[in-house]
Amino acid sequence: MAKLIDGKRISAEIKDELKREVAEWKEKGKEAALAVIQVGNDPASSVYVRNKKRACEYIGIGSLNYELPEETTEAELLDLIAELNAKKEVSGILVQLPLPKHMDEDKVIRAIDPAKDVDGFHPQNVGALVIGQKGFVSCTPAGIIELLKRNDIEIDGKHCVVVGRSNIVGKPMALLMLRENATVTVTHSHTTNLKEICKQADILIVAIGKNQFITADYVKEGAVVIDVGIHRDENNKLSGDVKFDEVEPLASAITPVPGGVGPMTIAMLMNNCVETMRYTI
Ligand SMILES: NC(=O)C1=CN([C@@H]2O[C@H](COP(=O)(O)OP(=O)(O)OC[C@H]3O[C@@H](n4cnc5c(N)ncnc54)[C@H](OP(=O)(O)O)[C@@H]3O)[C@@H](O)[C@H]2O)C=CC1
Ligand SMILES: Nc1nc(=O)c2c([nH]1)NC[C@@H]1CN(c3ccc(C(=O)N[C@@H](CCC(=O)O)C(=O)O)cc3)C=[N+]21
Ligand SMILES: [Mg+2]
Repeated sequence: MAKLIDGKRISAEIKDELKREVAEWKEKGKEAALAVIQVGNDPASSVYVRNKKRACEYIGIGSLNYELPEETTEAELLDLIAELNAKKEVSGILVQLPLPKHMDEDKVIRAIDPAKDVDGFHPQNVGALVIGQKGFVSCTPAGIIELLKRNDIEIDGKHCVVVGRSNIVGKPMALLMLRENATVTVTHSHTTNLKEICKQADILIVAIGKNQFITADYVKEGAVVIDVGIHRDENNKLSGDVKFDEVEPLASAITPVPGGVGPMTIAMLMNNCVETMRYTI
C-alpha cells in the first residue's frame, strides 16, 4: 500500500511558513511583488495564473497581472519586460509558458533580469544550478525535492530515474537530484530500453506529457513514484503521466494528480518571490 505524498497539504504548510516570514520582512520595510505576464488565453494557463495570483495574496506580497492578446508582437512583450526589469517595486517577473508560436521563448526568457527570474528558467540561473552556485531554481523540480524531504524519503545514494529532459522539469530535476547525491539516469524519447531502466529506479520521476503512460510494468516493487504530468479529460477530470491505480499498489510512496506536484510548483514559486525579500539590501 503506497504512502500518498500529499502535495496539497505540504504546499499549504509552506505557504503558511512564507506568510509569517513575509509579515516579518514587511515590518522591516521590505516589499515584494510578482508580475505575471500571460499572452493569449490558453485555459490551463489561466488556471495556473489565477492560482499564482491567489497565492501572492495569501502570503501577502503584491501581484501585477498582464494579460496580453495572442497577437501581441515579440517586440511589445520585450518592451514590457524591460519596463518591469526597471521597476524597483517589481521583485519577480514570470512569463507564463507556452508562448504563441510567433515568439521565441528562449529570447523572451533571456530578456528577464536574472535577479527577477523567479521561474529559474534564465540561462544564468540554470548555469548556477549546473555548477552548484546560488541562483533561482525552477519551481517544479524544487517542489519535488521538498515533497521528498518533508516525507523523509531518502535520496542520498538512491537510483533516481527521470523520464523527460525538458528545460522546465526534466533537466533541472536531474541536476537537483544530483545535488542531493542520488545516482541519476535521465531518459527521453530516444531511450531504447525505457521499461528496464525505469524498473531499476528507487525514485521514478515522470515528466513526459503522455497521459497515464507509465504502467505497473515500468515500476520496481517499493519504488517512490513522482508524477509531474497533467492531463484533463473531456469532463475536466485530471490525470497524470502515471497510471495511478495500477502503479499505486506497487509503489512505497506516490504523488496523486491533482494534489501532488502541481500545488508544490506554486508554493516554490512563492518561496522564490520571498527569496527576493531575503536578499534585497
Ligand atoms: N505539475 C506542474 O507543476 C507541472 C507539470 N507539467 C506537466 O509535466 C508534463 C511534462 O511537461 P514538460 O516537461 O514541459 O514536457 P515537454 O513536452 O517539454 O517534454 C517532454 C519530455 O518527455 C520526453 N518524452 C516524450 N515521450 C517520451 C517517451 N515515450 N519516452 C520517454 N521520454 C519521452 C521528451 O523527450 P525528448 O526530449 O526526446 O523530446 C521530453 O524530454 C506535462 O504533462 C506538463 O503538463 C509541466 C510543468 C509543471
Ligand atoms: N513560466 C511558467 N512557469 C510555470 O511554472 C509554468 C508555466 N510557465 N507553464 C505551465 C506549467 C504548469 N504549471 C503548473 C502550475 C500549477 C499547477 C497546479 O496548481 N496543479 C493543481 C491542479 C490545478 C488545476 O485545477 O488544474 C494540481 O496538480 O493539484 C499545475 C501546473 C506551471 N507551469
Ligand atoms: Mg515543455
